[in-house]
Amino acid sequence: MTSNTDGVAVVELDGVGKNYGNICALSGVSLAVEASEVTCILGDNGAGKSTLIKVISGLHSYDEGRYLVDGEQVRFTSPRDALNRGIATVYQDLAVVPLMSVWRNFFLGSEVTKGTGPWRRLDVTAMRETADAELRKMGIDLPDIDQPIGTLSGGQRQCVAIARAIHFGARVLILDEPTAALGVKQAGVVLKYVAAARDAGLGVILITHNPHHAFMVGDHFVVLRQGQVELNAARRDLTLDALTLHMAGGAELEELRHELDRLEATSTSPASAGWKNG
Ligand SMILES: Nc1ncnc2c1ncn2[C@@H]1O[C@H](COP(=O)(O)OP(=O)(O)OP(=O)(O)O)[C@@H](O)[C@H]1O
Repeated sequence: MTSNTDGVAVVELDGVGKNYGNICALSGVSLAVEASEVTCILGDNGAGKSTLIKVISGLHSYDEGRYLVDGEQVRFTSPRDALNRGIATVYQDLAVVPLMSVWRNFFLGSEVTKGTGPWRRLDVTAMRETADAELRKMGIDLPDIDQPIGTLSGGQRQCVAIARAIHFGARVLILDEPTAALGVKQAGVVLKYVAAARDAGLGVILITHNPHHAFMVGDHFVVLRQGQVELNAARRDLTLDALTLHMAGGAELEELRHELDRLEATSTSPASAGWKNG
């Protein structure tokens, strides 16, 4: 069961704040993540994106406001608590064992076994077949599921991690800058699987610096600035240009443009020309 049918957001933050000592990393953050939607979280360095995912994924607690899952307030004390509610995080630096096969990494920490007592052993056939089927279901076609995961491209590894999270029952998938270290083609492949996860009914939270990538798959956009929500808009109410402008600090850029216009006007005015000519 991946979708929430009663119209309640799978994840909702209501006025959430988080401080590190006397540093305010998040303040009054409200947003809703719906099933079958990609919610993009954008913002410059230090805007609070990492802190936000740490709160949602159960790594950090929050100091103010409310965090609700399926309409019910939660206080996670570890990522395991979040995972138990179906909230999975795929980090940019994926925790994989490079020399182990793709299927072995797929089941890492959740191995399938057969037999009991002293006869209990890994069910290699079941794991290989399941990993293969799950990857194919997502449209991920790897040449060889036995190859070491370290030989896959960064983009392919991200895709395996997405398929893995879905297989283990994720309803909300948090992707931390999944395209940041990738070239154009690989980033495109990862975005395709982000859309596939959304189409499978998950609520996807995509953290990114890149408004172009966000706009390719996003249904909803939240721009953070200095720990606060600067923009919270649905796709239908936004253009890529407007999103890019918000990311670049639209209001500040506009102020700077006026300032430059004023300077130019004074330096080319007759009075200033006279002054310059002495
Ligand atoms: N462990 C910490 N202790 C103290 N301050 C922190 C800690 N982690 C983050 N901060 C501060 O909180 C604010 C938000 O940081 P955060 O890492 O969440 O931003 P970000 O948007 O993820 O930035 P980046 O894109 O650079 O990763 C920043 O001012 C940062 O210096």
